[in-house]
Amino acid sequence: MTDIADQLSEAEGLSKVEVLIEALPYFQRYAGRTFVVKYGGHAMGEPQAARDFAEDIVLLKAVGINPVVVHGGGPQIGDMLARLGVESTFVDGLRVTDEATAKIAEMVLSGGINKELVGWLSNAGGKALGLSGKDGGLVTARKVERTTRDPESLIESVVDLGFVGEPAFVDTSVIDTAVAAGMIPVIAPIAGGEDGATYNINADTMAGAIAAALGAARLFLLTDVAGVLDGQGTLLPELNPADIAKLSADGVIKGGMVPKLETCVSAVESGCEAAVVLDGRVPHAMLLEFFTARGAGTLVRA
Ligand SMILES: Nc1ncnc2c1ncn2[C@@H]1O[C@H](COP(=O)(O)OP(=O)(O)O)[C@@H](O)[C@H]1O
Ligand SMILES: CC(=O)N[C@@H](CCC(=O)OP(=O)(O)O)C(=O)O
Repeated sequence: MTDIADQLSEAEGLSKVEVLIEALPYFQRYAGRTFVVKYGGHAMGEPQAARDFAEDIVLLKAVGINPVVVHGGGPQIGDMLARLGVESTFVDGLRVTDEATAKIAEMVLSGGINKELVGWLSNAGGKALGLSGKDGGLVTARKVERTTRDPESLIESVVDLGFVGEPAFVDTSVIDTAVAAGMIPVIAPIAGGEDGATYNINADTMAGAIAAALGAARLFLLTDVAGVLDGQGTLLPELNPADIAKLSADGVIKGGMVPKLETCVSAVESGCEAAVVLDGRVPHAMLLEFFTARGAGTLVRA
């Protein structure tokens, strides 16, 4: 807590008391509201980064906000697949997932990263509850359908991504129960389908669907860039869905940022008040963004 206050006051040139007073209206406005925070695999660097992240989440809880964590782990799944000699390919940022890959993804996400995050949150003084989409029927997945068009013949064909899913249905009752008991839900992006199979879900997509279902006040997507950058590399502080469509059409938004911003748009158009893309590698980025006038990252609003 002292470290965070020091950092905030240093960043703003304010005393610790001024920092707390500046944050007071935010505490009051958002007490009892939900923040969904997606912690990406690239943002989980050094142990100190995980400790800082856990402190931010526990601080939100301490001031009356209900944080819900959804985590990724793409790089960590990649490392495990490489160790086991299993090849992995991506289509539009989604990992083509056969049955063996789905088992490994579940093991790394639900068994490994999820429990590590629960541990960091407990060490920071929080009561965290590790879940995946399977627990309490939180998320029911359906298979993702993707098609591709041959640039010459213009013939469309179906691409089979295997067990890659998207949330078809979200039942938030297990989250509501955990939050009512004072806990912080920590959710791995794995879910069962109506066919009984295990599906691997992109973590941004999972977080967006949960933020929309909860009517969250904020969806934070922590990644490895300062936010959405324009063609010159300058941070764009605020965007709406029309701006995002234009930046995508102009090719300014590419790669992993495309599905991330699609998630932001669909979340803010279906119940979440605003989404923020910000740099999870910056210590306490979320607190700087939320509780100071300075802001950080890119805010997306409908
Ligand atoms: N206009 C843009 N602004 C910022 N990042 C962009 C932009 N276009 C593409 N990107 C890329 O998107 C990446 C973030 O997406 P991704 O790697 O999928 O993140 P994560 O693993 O955290 O989900 C950035 O590291 C950057 O390389
Ligand atoms: C279908 C699909 O691509 N699932 C992702 C799930 C993890 C994830 O999204 O992690 P990051 O947020 O760290 O990228 C994967 O297998 O990598």
